[in-house]
Parts: sequence; structure tokens; C-alpha cells
Amino acid sequence: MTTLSARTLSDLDPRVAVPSYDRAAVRPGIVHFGVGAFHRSHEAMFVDRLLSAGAEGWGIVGVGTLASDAAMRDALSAQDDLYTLVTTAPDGVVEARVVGSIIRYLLAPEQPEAVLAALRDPATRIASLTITEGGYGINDATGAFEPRDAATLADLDGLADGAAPQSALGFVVAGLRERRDAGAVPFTVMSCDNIQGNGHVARAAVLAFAERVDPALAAWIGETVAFPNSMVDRITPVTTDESRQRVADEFGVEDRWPVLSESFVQWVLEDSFTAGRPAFEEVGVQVVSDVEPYELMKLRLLNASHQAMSYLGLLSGAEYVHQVCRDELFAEFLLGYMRDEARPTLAPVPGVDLDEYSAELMRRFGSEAIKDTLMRQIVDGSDRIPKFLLPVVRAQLASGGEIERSVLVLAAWSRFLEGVADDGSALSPVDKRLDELRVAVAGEADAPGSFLDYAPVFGDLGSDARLRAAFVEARALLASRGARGALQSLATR
Ligand SMILES: NC(=O)c1ccc[n+]([C@@H]2O[C@H](COP(=O)([O-])OP(=O)(O)OC[C@H]3O[C@@H](n4cnc5c(N)ncnc54)[C@H](O)[C@@H]3O)[C@@H](O)[C@H]2O)c1
Ligand SMILES: O=P(O)(O)OC[C@@H](O)[C@@H](O)[C@H](O)[C@H](O)CO
Repeated sequence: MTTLSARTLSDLDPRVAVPSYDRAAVRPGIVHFGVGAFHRSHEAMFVDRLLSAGAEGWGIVGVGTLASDAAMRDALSAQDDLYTLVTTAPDGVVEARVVGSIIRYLLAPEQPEAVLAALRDPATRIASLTITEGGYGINDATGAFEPRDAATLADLDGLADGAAPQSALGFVVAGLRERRDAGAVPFTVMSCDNIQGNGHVARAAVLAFAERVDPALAAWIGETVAFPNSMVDRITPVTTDESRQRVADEFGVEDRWPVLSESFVQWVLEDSFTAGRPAFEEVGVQVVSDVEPYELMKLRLLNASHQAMSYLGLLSGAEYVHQVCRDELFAEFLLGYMRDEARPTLAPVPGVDLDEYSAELMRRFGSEAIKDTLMRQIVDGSDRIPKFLLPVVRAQLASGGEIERSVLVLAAWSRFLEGVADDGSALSPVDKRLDELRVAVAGEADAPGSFLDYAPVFGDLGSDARLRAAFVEARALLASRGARGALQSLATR
């Protein structure tokens, strides 16, 4: 067994690829907020490829802004910011590689000045973000900037008074303010979160934040800073002790925080950068002028399918994505959702055959080695349902298209929030709006359909009579027949 560190790289099992470049010589060019599982399987991996190909000046300074990120800091600092990425293909082929592109990790609550210094450094040309859908504070229904987290709210007051930032948005705005005050070129703000128009959303959040701190700064950012949109894709489950053990058993690497993901990877990136960008296209990134068709395809087919399978799956007693996707009843339901409800809302996607894309998704979902849990998909469902599924519902209502599978998912979500599976066992929803959601769903007892009046999620959709009637029917079907029974009923219609 070899404990991972810069010193032990040459001792690793030769099946584990290691950085071929001199990490000590890599200069930083990207400051990344939110060094979670996904950043480490995706952007950091692409940058590792770039550095391996000889690119200079694009090392990553990772930043955690949450107190809970101390665990990542501790794990990475113990192994010189290196980690093992293990990918598994649906056919079982496994590859392992030590990623070296994160050259420094900063825990913002303890080192705010170091984070500001990294953003101030003219070598930093991109600030990238994976801070989750909720991290932008944008109300999905209205598009208004309404942050709810304490750090962002504190920064909205504190930044104007010169206090050190606490939130990712606060650091980005403070960093841009320093650039402006120094007469320097700003950095690009590159969101890699799963949000339609993630660049537009990041721009809206940063501008609204800056407007509250210094309107002239907001105007400067609006004129000078690029916020590229992107479609990002690689299924990356949470690292568990079982994953650590697998890396140790299969590759002999003792790694405190490896990442295990699928082999599939995709990044479609809008070519819009303020201060230059790496030659991403040379390492597998699709650099395009319009990302939207790819984004809509991915969010409405992949991410919405995760929502579609998870509430129904958990109600039926399943635990894993592969479990439900290998079940014919669920597979037929998901393919039906993709074919009859999501795909009619999509424009043609350049170079993509949507039949093949949907079939490949089912192969990816069915991959047992990934061990992705249904529970991972439902954390803060109130952030995900509006971004992934409701755009499909809105478009289908507008065109008179089918909605019955999407509505069954909404009904399953409402039943899931009630916390009881079909066999009577307890379910544990995790959602930042759980209290409000439970009040909303309790209203169903006296006023069926009133759950849809919960505006923070549904906006004005609750007033749609067709949707409301279908929702009431779907809830009744789930109550009488359970999740599997409801799927059977749909399959035989
Ligand atoms: N895991 C995947 O399969 C996957 C795939 C594509 C895109 N993504 C995107 O990446 C995001 C992160 O996913 P992950 O798998 O890395 O999760 P994770 O739980 O491993 O990491 C979450 C990261 O987000 C940061 N974060 C969370 N809330 C924040 C906030 N309010 N402000 C600042 N930082 C915050 C945390 O510090 C942490 O680094 C997702 O929300 C999604 O938008 C994930
Ligand atoms: O992480 P989220 O909230 O964007 O959505 C949950 C999953 O659908 C998502 O993580 C997918 O696994 C990912 O988008 C695949 O690329």
C-alpha cells in the first residue's frame, strides 16, 4: 500500500497514471470555488490533461468557502493537493490517474486574504465555480437575486464597509473590485454548475450583488467581464469509505479523498473569455459559440431523468440509480419521459443523434460500478425540480404536449416529502426549504392540488388547470397503487 503524496508518486502501481509535468513549476491561472467531487472529476481533470500536454500558466488554486470544506482542505493538504481519479465505463473498464492540477488549496474562512491575493494576482485569468444550483441566490421563478444563505447576506452588508468576504459571490465581487481599482484587466467568471444558462445566471448574481455594494462596480463588471455558458457532464457520486477501500484494494493507493466517477465526460463551453483561456479544445472540450442546445438536451434528458427516477424509486424501496434503471418498468418510464415529454421541447442539437444519446444515458445510468445513489439526486430537490423538470412541463403545457410522466414525478416528490415509502418505512428528505414544503404538502389534505401553489418552486404554474387536475390524479394513483403500481398503470394506458 502506498500513501499518496508528491514524494510517493514514483512508487505507485504502474496502472495508475501520474502527472508527467513538474508540479512545482506550474503557475496558477484559475481560482476555483467549490472543490467538490465534480470539480475534481471534470475541470481539474481537463486542466491536468492540459498541463500534461505542456500548457503553462493554468494551474488551479482551489477555494472552499464553507466551514465544512475544512475536511477537503485537511485531506488534500495531507497529500500535497493530489488525489486519485478512478473512472469506470459501462463495460467495466477501469482507469486510474493521479490528478495534479490543483496546486494549492485555500480554506476561505481561515485565509480570506490569501483568497483575495489569488484573485488579485494578474496571473489569475479565470475564476471558476461549482457552488451548486443554490449558491447563486437566483429565484428560479422570477430571476430575481434573493440569496438566503448567511454568508452571502453578510457580504452584502460587509463588503461595502470593507469587511473580508465570506461567500463565493462575495469573493468574486471583491476580487473584481480590486481589479477595477487597480486599473487591471478583470478575470473571466466561469460557472460549471448544472444550470441552464449557467453563465447568464452567474452574471445576474454577480451584477445584482455588485449593484448592492457599488453600482459603478456593477456597471464596470457588466461592460468588461465575460461569463461563458457551459454544459458540463460526468456522473460523479459522493466519495464514501467504500470508495476509498476500492482504491486501496484495486490500486494499492491510500488516498484520503479519491474521486470515483463514470468514464463518460463532456464539457461544451462558450468561447467567451475576458483575459484569454487555455487551449481547452486540444484536450477534449467542445468550444462552441452557442451552448444552449447542448445544455437543454443534458438538463432535460439526464438531470430531469435523475429526478424522474429518484422520488419514484425511493418510494418503491430502491436505493441506487442502476437498480431502477435495470428494472424494465422504470426503464420504460424513463425512456417514455425522454421520448414523449422532454424531446419535443428540444431544438436539434448539432452533431447529436438524440435516440443514441437517450440510449447511452440508459447505459450510463445502468452502470453498477458507479454506485450512484437516488438520495444524491434529491438533496435540495426544490432547487433541482425547477431547473430540470419544470421547463419541460411549461413547454409541454404551452404546446399541448404530453405531461403525464412529468406530473407523476411531481406527485411522487410531494409524496416523498411526506416521508413514508410505499412499504410504510420512513424516508428522509433533505431540502433547505423542507419546513415550507411540508406545510405546502400538508395543504393537500383539504385542498388537493394546492401543493402547486408553492410559488418559490412552481411560480405561476399552480394556476394551470390541466396541470392541477393531472397532479391530483397522479397523487391519488400513488396513494392507491404505490410507485410501481402507478408506473404499471401508465405503461398499460
Ligand atoms: N456530481 C455530479 O455528477 C455533477 C455533474 C455535473 C455538474 N455538477 C455540478 O457540480 C455541483 C457540485 O457537485 P459535487 O458533486 O461536486 O458536490 P459536492 O458535495 O462534492 O461538492 C459541493 C461543493 O460545492 C460547494 N458549495 C456548496 N454550496 C455552496 C455555497 N453556497 N457557496 C459556495 N460553495 C458551495 C462546497 O464547498 C463543495 O465544494 C453540483 O451542484 C452541480 O451543479 C455535479
Ligand atoms: O448535481 P445536480 O444537483 O446538478 O444534479 C444531480 C445529478 O443529476 C447530477 O449531479 C448528474 O449526476 C450530473 O449532472 C451528471 O453530469
